Amino acid sequence: MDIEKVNSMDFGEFVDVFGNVIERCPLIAAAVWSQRPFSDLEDLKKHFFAFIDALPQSGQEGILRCHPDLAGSELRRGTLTAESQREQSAAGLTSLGADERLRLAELNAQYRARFGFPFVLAARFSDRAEVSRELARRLLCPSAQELRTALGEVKKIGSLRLADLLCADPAKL
Ligand SMILES: NC(=O)N[C@H]1NC(=O)NC1=O
Repeated sequence: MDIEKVNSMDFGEFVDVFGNVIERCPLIAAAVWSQRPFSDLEDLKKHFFAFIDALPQSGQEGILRCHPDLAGSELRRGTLTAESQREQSAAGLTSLGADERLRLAELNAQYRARFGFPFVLAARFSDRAEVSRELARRLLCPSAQELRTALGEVKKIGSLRLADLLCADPAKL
């Protein structure tokens, strides 16, 4: 899909196509549509990220809370979004043994109890061993730093999803 096609979309089509660039936050795509026309993919991405950056902390934490746990109950129940399913699958999280799944569930619960939002990581840049390692490491980080790190991961996930939609090379994003 090229940028002319993106710029020609009406509101409904745009939200249908870009509504899950930020996991389960179609409101962001709805707001970004008003900023068209976009000059290119980079410009489109900037508008998504500017919306996130302009939110108060409660809104930024709300975005994080829209993310399903990695290797969590939604994956087991098959209720993940198509994008999240693909990303968790790419990191090998769909084929964990019972022990690994339990350890991740425990770490996810500790993380959520400490920070008040779920652990977020761009799974496509990771494998299952790294997910556990990162989770254990980030559990010990100060809250303000962790919020920044987690939002950086949301942006990485969004960049990859946008690149998929526009068939771009993610390395150039
Ligand atoms: N919790 C979390 O990081 N979930 C996200 N990560 C990712 O790559 N896809 C997701 O849904």
